Amino acid sequence: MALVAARGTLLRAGVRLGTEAAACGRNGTRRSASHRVLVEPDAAAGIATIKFKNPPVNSLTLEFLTELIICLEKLENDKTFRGVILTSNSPGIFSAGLDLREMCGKNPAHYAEYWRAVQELWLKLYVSNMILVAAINGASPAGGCLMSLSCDYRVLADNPRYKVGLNETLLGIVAPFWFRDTLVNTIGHRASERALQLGLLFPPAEALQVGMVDQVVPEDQVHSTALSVITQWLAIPDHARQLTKSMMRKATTDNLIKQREADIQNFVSFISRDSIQKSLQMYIEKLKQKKS
Ligand SMILES: CCCCC/C=C\CCCC/C=C/C(=O)SCCNC(=O)CCNC(=O)[C@H](O)C(C)(C)COP(=O)(O)OP(=O)(O)OC[C@H]1O[C@@H](n2cnc3c(N)ncnc32)[C@H](O)[C@@H]1OP(=O)(O)O
Repeated sequence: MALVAARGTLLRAGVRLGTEAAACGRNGTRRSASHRVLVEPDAAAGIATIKFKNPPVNSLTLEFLTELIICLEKLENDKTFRGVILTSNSPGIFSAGLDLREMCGKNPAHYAEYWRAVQELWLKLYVSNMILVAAINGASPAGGCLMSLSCDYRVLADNPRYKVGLNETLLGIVAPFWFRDTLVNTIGHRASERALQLGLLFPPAEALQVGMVDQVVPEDQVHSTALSVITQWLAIPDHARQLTKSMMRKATTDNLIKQREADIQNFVSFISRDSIQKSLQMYIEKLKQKKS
């Protein structure tokens, strides 16, 4: 059902499914027919590396989200792959989170389609049967941080510019309950309460201290560290690890699934408010001015 909806979006966006499918091939060579998601499969190791390639900042546009969802679904259904590393093809930015332009100046139907895709990506990541490791090689605010929080393990490059956190309040918007739950499940209630209200973006040492990431390593060791972590996790029998993961996480995803439509309606009415649109426009303007 979700895949059908995602494919509908891709077709409307003019992406050919035949070539998209090839992007997740498993013969060990890089396939880049998908525009925004590069997949480097290592079938022998049972590991694939997904590299985000949505310039300039890997923001989660509807097209990028859709390609990611389809890619994850294909890997999930291909028993060759038991582990996936998520990283950026552009070191410096892991992901700038939700695309601000998708949430600004559009109509309610667009907001609803966009939010469904955001939900779908989170659901795919959070309860994936595969071992997911985030190799965070750049800044990762808000939705970017949510993607890494949804993985099983996070390795962050040691660079003070690479901050991670859910900074929604700084934009005048509110992280929804399932962003909150994902954070609480990772760093606990009190730390989440503070981080969410203040919209904190943590530099590496603080991110490690609060538990937003599991390891901080020199920039050139992020991928190799992610690989060695995934190799350790691969040693655990899949069925036992998967059932355990499900036991830890399913209640959280069930909570969204049971109120998915209401959550979409909430988002649409919240984001459509004039005051919220103004806040977002001002934030976009601020990003522009920062440059000049
Ligand atoms: C009570 C009920 C609640 C229900 C739910 C309601 C509400 C919804 C909640 C929604 C949750 C939202 C989650 C999000 O993810 S919101 C997005 C948050 N993201 C950010 O705050 C990141 C903003 N960007 C930056 O901080 C920086 O760009 C950077 C990522 C650190 C990279 O810095 P730098 O390398 O210096 O690049 P620039 O700032 O110069 O940016 C280059 C161009 O990219 C554009 N940009 C940046 N971020 C985004 C984005 N998120 N979306 C779209 N576009 C983005 C930036 O404007 C520049 O564009 P330009 O070249 O045209 O000027």
